[in-house]
Amino acid sequence: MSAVTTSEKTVDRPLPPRAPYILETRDLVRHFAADGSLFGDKAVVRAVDGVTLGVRRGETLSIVGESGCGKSTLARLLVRLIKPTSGGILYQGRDISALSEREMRALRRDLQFVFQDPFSSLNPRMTVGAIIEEPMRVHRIGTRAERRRRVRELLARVGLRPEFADRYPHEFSGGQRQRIGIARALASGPTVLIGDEPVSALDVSIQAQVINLLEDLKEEFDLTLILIAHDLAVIRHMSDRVAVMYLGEIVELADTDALYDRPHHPYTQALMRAIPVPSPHARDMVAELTGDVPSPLAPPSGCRFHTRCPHATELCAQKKPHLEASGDNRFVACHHWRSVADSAAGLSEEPARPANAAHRLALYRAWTKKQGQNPATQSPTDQAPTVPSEE
Ligand SMILES: Nc1ncnc2c1ncn2[C@@H]1O[C@H](COP(=O)(O)OP(=O)(O)OP(=O)(O)O)[C@@H](O)[C@H]1O
Repeated sequence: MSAVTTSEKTVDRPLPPRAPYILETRDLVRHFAADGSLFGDKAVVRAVDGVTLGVRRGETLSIVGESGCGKSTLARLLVRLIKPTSGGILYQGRDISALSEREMRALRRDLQFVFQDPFSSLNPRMTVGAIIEEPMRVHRIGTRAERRRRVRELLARVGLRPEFADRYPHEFSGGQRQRIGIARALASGPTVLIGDEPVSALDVSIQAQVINLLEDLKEEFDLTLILIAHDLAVIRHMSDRVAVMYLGEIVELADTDALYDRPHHPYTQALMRAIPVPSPHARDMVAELTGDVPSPLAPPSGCRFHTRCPHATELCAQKKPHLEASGDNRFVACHHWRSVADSAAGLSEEPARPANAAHRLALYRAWTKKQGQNPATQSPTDQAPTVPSEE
């Protein structure tokens, strides 16, 4: 067990044993033709640019980074919603990177996706029951009666009334729609669930409810969970490991507690400092991450972060650092990680920053439990989408 200490309480989180990888990527690359490329211009967006990563069976791995760093593209590659430009994707040891759509169809049952936007990810013309049943129908799971029974079970399991199956998505609030999306993702009995910013479109109090739900479902359905997030605060308490992405590359990959306690990459440190803290000293904690992310059309030479890095030297502009093992089950891509890691000591000594983020979530968890809120007891019309905080 690992103990995550917040200023309020200690949350015990069992660490999974070092399970084998269920999903792996090998030097994975996905480039897109740049918008407005003219006359056969070869301009390419290097959305994912050489990612090698292993996801352990049963773990929760979060992928974080600023907008545009390639998180969603990597997520889509992992479940082969899109094809890589080059590199490998291995599911249970089998290379799925070049499989045709037809060959992928059977695997889609195992690899499911929860989208960021519950408002647009559900077909408005289908009933909730039909939406959740669809994956079972596509994969020919069960008889019609069995599928309908399963729809009602799944609705109850995600905290909604079984009779909601006959309603339409527009009748539900954002949090409820995300629960419907999760029920649909579970319908085919997946092994891996990828959530692409599954809570970022939701009101902050509802975020905690959906996060709690995902955590519970992960245990119950024996899932491997991959979460995409731009907010380090949201994913701390539920991730076993965190991968930090910058401009199409992974710059640090570590066990969650180690990453938050002593980030080794200057970019991870900057993201930590950018976690907003509701405190009178908040002005001291203004994000130190200055400048925009450079364009993935023309990433900087050498280390891609060197143009924004307070530790950058001449070497960083010239030579690309590769992801190297730094000891504590961690990988980091920085020429100067040893001295940078030492400079992180100040971060962990200031509990107000990362600890408060976890503390906030702990409070939300306590709050949702105290309210005894069970959306299954509320009708959809009680929950107008415009007042999601009442969910
Ligand atoms: N279909 C596409 N065609 C062209 N460029 C694309 C396409 N999809 C993504 N990109 C570009 O690839 C880069 C990475 O995008 P991606 O959506 O993966 O980043 P992200 O980290 O998930 O960002 P966000 O948090 O904003 O969703 C961006 O520059 C984006 O504009």
